[in-house]
Amino acid sequence: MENWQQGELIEVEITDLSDTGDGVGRWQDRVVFVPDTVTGDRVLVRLVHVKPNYAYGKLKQLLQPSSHRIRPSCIVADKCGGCQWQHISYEYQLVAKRNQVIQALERIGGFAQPPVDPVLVGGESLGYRNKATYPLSISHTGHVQAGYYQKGSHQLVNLNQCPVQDARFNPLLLEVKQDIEKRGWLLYNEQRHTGVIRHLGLRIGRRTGEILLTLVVKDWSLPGIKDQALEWLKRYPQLVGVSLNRNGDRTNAIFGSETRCIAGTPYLREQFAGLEFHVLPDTFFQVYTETAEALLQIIKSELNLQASSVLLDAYCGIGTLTLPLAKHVNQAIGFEVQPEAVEQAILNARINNINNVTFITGTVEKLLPSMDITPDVVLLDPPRKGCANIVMETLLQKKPPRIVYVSCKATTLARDLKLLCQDGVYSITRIQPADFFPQTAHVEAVAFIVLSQLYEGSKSSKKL
Ligand SMILES: C[S@@+](CC[C@H](N)C(=O)[O-])C[C@H]1O[C@@H](n2cnc3c(N)ncnc32)[C@H](O)[C@@H]1O
Repeated sequence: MENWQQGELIEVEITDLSDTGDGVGRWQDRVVFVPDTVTGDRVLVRLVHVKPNYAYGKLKQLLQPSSHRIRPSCIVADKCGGCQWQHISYEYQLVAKRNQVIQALERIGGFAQPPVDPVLVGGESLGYRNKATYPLSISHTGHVQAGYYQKGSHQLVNLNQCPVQDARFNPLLLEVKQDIEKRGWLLYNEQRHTGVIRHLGLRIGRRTGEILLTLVVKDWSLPGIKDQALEWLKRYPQLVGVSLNRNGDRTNAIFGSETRCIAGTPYLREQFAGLEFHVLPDTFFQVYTETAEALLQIIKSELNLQASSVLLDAYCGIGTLTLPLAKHVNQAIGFEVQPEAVEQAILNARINNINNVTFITGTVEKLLPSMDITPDVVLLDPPRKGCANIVMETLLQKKPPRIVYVSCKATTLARDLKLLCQDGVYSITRIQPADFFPQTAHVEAVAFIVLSQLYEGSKSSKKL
């Protein structure tokens, strides 16, 4: 077809949203993905990346806007790669996120009519993020910039405030850039692997207001950092600690493995689910505190835990879910690969006088098969890639009566649920999507899974 080539202009009606957030349309039986559009838009598109059956296009003109379109709250929404959905009404974002989960379960998991609830929202759709990590660069006028990369590039969009971040970061974001400039500290250049400062990290306890400031550096050579850190602590009463994290590798990963507290405390305090948590600059903590808490409430009421139960929280982080749930069971066990997170989880248990929890450092892949008991409830909260095969196989062999799978990627959740539900060993009772990342295409979902009654008798014995 003559128009199906790079650079051509075509007219498309957007009929869906992809799981990466692009609008999806059809042109003569071929699929076209168009960023910055939404279901219901009619658009003129320039084809930029063309394959025989599908293409990526760039929005050239909005011919007929969808009723789901809104004016973005962010003035750089059209450039910044941080959010994909600022132009979509929040109401429709939630509809699209639920559809994303349903479609993944149907297409990848093979589940017909999966029981997916409306998306859970814990609070506002703006100003919700408790953590920001901004890359830094020098502008063409020689000023230090911090922000997010432009869509599809490594060009920075400079920000002095970001509408999805907690607004208490704003004064620091502007002034810390100026201080870095005044000190003459060198910024990291990723092409040449030269310079020092790679990222500016800010983290806040939403309930306590305590803020941590972290500079991710290639090496420790920041002359005057101690004086500057003390000055920042004096200037910002909410700032409780300034740290350096060293990442000397050529990598896209933000944090390296070594963190040094320069002034103040190495952690911030946060109230979560009625407990006090100490949170470090680089350990995992859900970025939307209120939604995480609302989801925990649902997990708690759905599980209706028994005082005699044993709970395994695989992928437990600093114990954010383990510790509130531990109060309702006989024994809780947490597996976590990051030693700093385990240290912090143990400390968090101590701070809250929770004595029935054991945190173990290691991978779930190694620790789960060597467990000599079968927990009554297994909580899985893996990274986006989901659980390794060995984890699924071990669960199918041990047959814990209940599994709760907290997922940050619907496609890997669907893949893993398919394995657990094959041959009817497990079945899904409920899927609760939750919005931890408003204004973006990301969606979390929790699946509640029970062992089929047919297999209850054949459950692997306590001693394996
Ligand atoms: C999505 S986070 C969940 C943390 C915790 N459940 C929470 O809500 O705060 C996943 C955690 O799993 C850990 N992790 C990643 N791969 C792992 C593995 N193979 N074995 C054990 N832990 C792992 C990460 O370090 C991270 O803390």
